[in-house]
Parts: sequence; C-alpha cells; structure tokens
Amino acid sequence: MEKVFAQSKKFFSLSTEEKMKVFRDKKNRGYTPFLDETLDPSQQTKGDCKEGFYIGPEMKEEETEVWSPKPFHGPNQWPSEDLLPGWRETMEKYHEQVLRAGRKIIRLLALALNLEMTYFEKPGVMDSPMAYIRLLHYSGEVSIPEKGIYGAGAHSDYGMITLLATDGVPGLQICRDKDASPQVWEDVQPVPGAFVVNLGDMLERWSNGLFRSTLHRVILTGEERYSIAFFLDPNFDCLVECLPACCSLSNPPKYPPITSGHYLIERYKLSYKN
Ligand SMILES: O=C(O)CCC(=O)C(=O)O
Ligand SMILES: [Fe+2]
Repeated sequence: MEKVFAQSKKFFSLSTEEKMKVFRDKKNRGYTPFLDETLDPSQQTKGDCKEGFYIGPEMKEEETEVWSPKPFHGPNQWPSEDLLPGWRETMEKYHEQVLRAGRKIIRLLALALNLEMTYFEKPGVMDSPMAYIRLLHYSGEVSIPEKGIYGAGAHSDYGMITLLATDGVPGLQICRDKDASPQVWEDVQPVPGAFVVNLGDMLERWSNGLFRSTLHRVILTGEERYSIAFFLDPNFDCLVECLPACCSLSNPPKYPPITSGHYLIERYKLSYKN
C-alpha cells in the first residue's frame, strides 16, 4: 500500500503538461484534472478540489473484438516508464490484489442476503466486473461548505462496493441517515492499514434498500490529502434488479431494473463536464 501511495504522489507531482498527456479518454481511463468533476452539483459552486487517475481492467488482446465497442472497456493509459519506472507494474499488482479482497467482501454480502456465496460471481453478474482504481490527490485548500467549496461534494458511490484507502489526513465524512433534515455529518477516523468500505447505489437497488449506500464527502482542512479508491461494480451488461429475496407483495421493488453499464453512464454524465 505504501508503494502504491508513493507512486501515486510521484504521478501527481509531474507537470500539468505531462499529466495532460494521459488525460481521461473516452473509455474513462487516465488523468482527471482539478475541478473536472462535480459530485454534488446541487450544492457546489465549483468542481471538486481534487485531481485523479483512473485505472481499469486491462483489455486482453483476444477480447478486443468483443469489448472495444463498449464504454468503460479498453486498454489503460500509462505514464511513460522513463518518467515513472515501475509505476505500471505497481498499479497492475495493486489492481489484482484489491480485486481479490473485493471479491471476498462480495461473497460475504451474498451470504448476508441469504444467497449462495458465489451468487454475484456467476457468469453475467460480476464475473467480469467493472473494477476501477482511482488515485486521488486533494489540494491544500480549505473547504467552505457554506460557499459550496468541497474537496469532494456529497455523494454515494454508484456501484456495488468501494474499498477506500486513505493517507491518514482527515477529511472524509459520512452521513448515516441520508434522508434526515438537516443532515448530520461525522468524521471518519483514518485507521492505519484498513480500508473504508462504502456500499454503493447498485447494491442498494439490488437489495431494494436493505443495504443502503453510504452518503459521504470530503472536507479539506488546508492539508494536501491522497486517497485511493477501488470501485467494484457489476459487469457492464448485468441487469441490476430487485433480488427475489428482497421484495414481496407488501414490499414491492423500489427501483426499476437497469443495466450496470447504463446506470454508470448516466451517473458519470451528471458529474463530469464532458
Ligand atoms: O478521498 C476520499 O476519501 C473519498 C473519495 C470518494 O468518495 C470517491 O472517489 O468516490
Ligand atoms: Fe465516493
């Protein structure tokens, strides 16, 4: 984990010109500059005070034909090996390891929903997940919520689960009851060596609200901050619809079925300028 953070810092300390060479492409891989994303347009007066870098599953040669027309599926972008030796190798290794950890948590979620342990690993469900690392770097400015300035605006993650590693600098807050008014925000204390696991909106939809996605935001205190999110989401074509065990005549499905890919596209459209 230390190595991943060290490499992440090295990337973000490159010149803007270098970083823009790997600007986020149409498959959503690569660099996202400061203010590029606005996670809570209803409250924010400017974009999130963070820059980021997306890394997803690498497209294998033999899959090119099948995957390449699909949004989110494609090869990664990498900074040059001369500039950042070992960077790609570190990130690929981390992707493999964090995906393994994520799969274990998903098994536990299946058991908690009284499903067979491997329910979500079945073909067409999450056997070929959209699994993205996102390196993040927050600026050293101070967030002013009254003025709509946030490190990351309030949001819940879009997919199944997120495994979030932070560098120990505070800033992450959660709201336990997203329907409360006014909302109550609590600091999440960094725990060395541990991930914060956020439940996402697709899990909420699948479980008909039994599992609630976690509303969270980042409030900056003037100290630079680094974090690394890993978003683990169902296959692009997986239809996310209320699980039979989570609904009944008296508790009908609260959300219409939607494919994972289309849901993600809609959510990204709302938070990115292009
Ligand atoms: O940096 C953090 O602690 C939170 C990041 C986050 O919420 C996200 O990228 O979705
Ligand atoms: Fe998030």
